[in-house]
Amino acid sequence: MVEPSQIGPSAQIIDGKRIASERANVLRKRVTKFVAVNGAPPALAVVLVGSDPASAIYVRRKGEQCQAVGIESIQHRLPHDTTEASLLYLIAQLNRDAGVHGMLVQLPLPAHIGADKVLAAIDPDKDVDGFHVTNAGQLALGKPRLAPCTPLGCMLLLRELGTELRGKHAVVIGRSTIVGRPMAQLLLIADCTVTIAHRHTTDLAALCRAADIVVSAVGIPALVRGDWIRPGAIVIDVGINRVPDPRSGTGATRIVGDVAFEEAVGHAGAITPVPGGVGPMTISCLLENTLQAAELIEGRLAGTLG
Ligand SMILES: Nc1nc2c(c(=O)[nH]1)N[C@@H](CN(C=O)c1ccc(C(=O)N[C@@H](CCC(=O)O)C(=O)O)cc1)CN2
Repeated sequence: MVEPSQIGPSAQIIDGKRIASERANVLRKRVTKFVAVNGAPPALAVVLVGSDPASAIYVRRKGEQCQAVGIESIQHRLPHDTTEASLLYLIAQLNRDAGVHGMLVQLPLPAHIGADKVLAAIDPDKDVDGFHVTNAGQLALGKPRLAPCTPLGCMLLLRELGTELRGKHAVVIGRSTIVGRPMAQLLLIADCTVTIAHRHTTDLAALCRAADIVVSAVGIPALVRGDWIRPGAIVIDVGINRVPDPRSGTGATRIVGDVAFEEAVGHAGAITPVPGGVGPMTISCLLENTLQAAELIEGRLAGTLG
């Protein structure tokens, strides 16, 4: 168990890849039970518009990991010039399809499609990304139903540490609707004192130095320096930034987080690496949200029919 007051020369590295893999083993058993009761597996529909290379990789992984735990994966790959109207039509079809329990539209969308309109069209009961205003509202009320996967994953990593969260000061850097805001809401539900920092925050370094927990989700490589981290604090790095890899000599790139990891590891009590920290937890939580949505939908249907 890591307490933020603990001072160590090198932090505990929080292994999201291992934790996600352990959770997949548990989930596989829950899915088997679901199939035994309902006669068919939970089904997740993923919609990808365009050919953004990173999005294509994430969507492929979502399909593979669904299959690995026994969830049915339905994937719709649409061309970049898909109109907003035809995307909304597909969403309406998936909303009506009783064989689909969860759905998501991979972000970012091409610029000519309004993401807010698209997310609002998804049935909140099938909104396994937790981005619909109804689910965002539930979370803001402190009564989460389906919550966004990346912040949920961060909370699971914090819980894995066994640290008491109540009363801790958490600084969340970034106020996106996908990560920063829901992250702050989940930390608040866990009784943390939460500060949300953003591009207009003055003296971010001083704010971070006062934090027991720092969560960074802004997409700026090495924004958070080692000496911003209070000794023993927990650092959750949500950033996924592709930068040139000077070691490759071939112009190849590598992925780094928002935190200067080599510096911060000497100050933090525990820290997530990038890659292999928060990232794998995002898909893990998506699978769990899909099972949760399927259980709610099928449970309600059984109640109606029986
Ligand atoms: N509809 C959604 N769109 C996007 C979401 C989302 O939750 N819903 N989140 C991100 C992308 N994403 C999942 O969709 C995602 C990002 C990163 C990872 C991951 O495992 N990252 C690895 C490293 C990256 C790599 O190897 O390429 C890691 O951190 O170890 C999984 C899922 C934006 N869009």
